Amino acid sequence: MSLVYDSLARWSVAWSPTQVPALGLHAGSPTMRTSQKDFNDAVSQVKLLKEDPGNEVKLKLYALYKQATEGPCNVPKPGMLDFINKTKWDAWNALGSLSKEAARQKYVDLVSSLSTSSKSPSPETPAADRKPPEGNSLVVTSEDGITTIRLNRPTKKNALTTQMYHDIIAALQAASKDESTITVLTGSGDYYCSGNDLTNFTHLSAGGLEEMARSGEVLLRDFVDCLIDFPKPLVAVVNGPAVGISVTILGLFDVVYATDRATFHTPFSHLGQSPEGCSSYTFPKIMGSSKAAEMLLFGKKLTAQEACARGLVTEVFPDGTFQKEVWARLKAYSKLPPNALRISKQIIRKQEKEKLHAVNAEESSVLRERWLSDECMNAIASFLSRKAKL
Ligand SMILES: CCCC/C=C/CC(=O)SCCNC(=O)CCNC(=O)[C@H](O)C(C)(C)COP(=O)(O)OP(=O)(O)OC[C@H]1O[C@@H](n2cnc3c(N)ncnc32)[C@H](O)[C@@H]1OP(=O)(O)O
Repeated sequence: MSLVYDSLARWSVAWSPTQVPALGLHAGSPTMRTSQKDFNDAVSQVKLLKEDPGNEVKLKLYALYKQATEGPCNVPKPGMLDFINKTKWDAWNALGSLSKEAARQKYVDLVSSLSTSSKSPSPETPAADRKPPEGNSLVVTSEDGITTIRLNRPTKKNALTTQMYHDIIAALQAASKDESTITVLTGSGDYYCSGNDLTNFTHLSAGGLEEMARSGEVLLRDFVDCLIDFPKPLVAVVNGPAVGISVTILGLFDVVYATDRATFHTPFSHLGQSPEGCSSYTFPKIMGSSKAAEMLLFGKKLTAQEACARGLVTEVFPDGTFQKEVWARLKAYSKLPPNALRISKQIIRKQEKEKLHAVNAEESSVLRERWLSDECMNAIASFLSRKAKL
């Protein structure tokens, strides 16, 4: 669970009615009394919500609560790197001179809308309409000669947490030694992967930002090294849009199958970051330097067909038949002699393995610097405060 999530969740816990300070209302007016009672009831109701309302709503609740109880924002703005408190401050400050009464009313209305929408689905609700539970973020299965590593955070568009990078490394190491012939990376839900989880940047240890950047560099290098060295055919089954590192590493896969709903997007400049996953080397090689620059410098988003025309994707399938066609194909390929596949892959990869490792080390080191830059910090703060989407 991310720091932002934890922190926002804690705010709602902190809103226990017993801990809420006096509201400073004039108890004489019946309208005010009703309004204060409604407000207090709403504060209690927040704790009883069955579903997490998400960070955006929690931020609104936080801001309205502060405005209703303390009036317009009256505390100094936290520093740029204090992501969480700055995000909270921004939300409160954005309410300007809204009166305490109006804030209280908006708070009550918001909680009331949440209570209605978070009622349990009726038994008639089709299973397909319900979001899958957020359980294990990575699911690894092995069947029919295929080991499948599935990114499984559909409500976060399969964004990669620090733990997931570690888990993928472990899964790839296990797959390289298991009985399977082919290894597949895919995603659950409507996205393939939205890239690095941007809340990873908020998990600061005692070593602060420098330590976060240093450990990020090591993790990135280990993760990509593992893909460079993977000894069996590695296939990406791109089941939806792909962003950031999930796109760049495709240059290290042997085969990439995509649904026609997929898009491919590397918004590094928008994020004040720089290319990774060996893409500074593989992309120009795959699609030519000017097409690669359009993606890696300017963040041009490609459709699946465009990515296929540029050689990043092997084949595009209609979304309706994507899973059926791709898995049938992979099952057939998994019957091929595993040693022949291994040896052939080894010969192909051998030619440039050393180069790839050198590129990976350099990209990781450059990114470490980028993560400490104002450009990057501002972009992440902007995403976390929901001002920017890519
Ligand atoms: C150690 C190795 C480091 C390697 C470095 C790699 C660099 C990269 O990968 S750069 C790319 C980073 N990714 C992004 O910048 C994508 C950011 N996300 C978005 O722009 C949008 O979320 C989206 C376009 C992917 C999807 O937009 P959509 O409107 O359909 O859905 P949302 O409501 O935005 O998303 C649902 C939910 O998921 C959370 N989320 C999505 N992507 C990320 C992410 N990359 N990091 C953290 N959280 C993400 C989003 O905040 C929503 O959460 P809430 O429901 O709690 O609000």
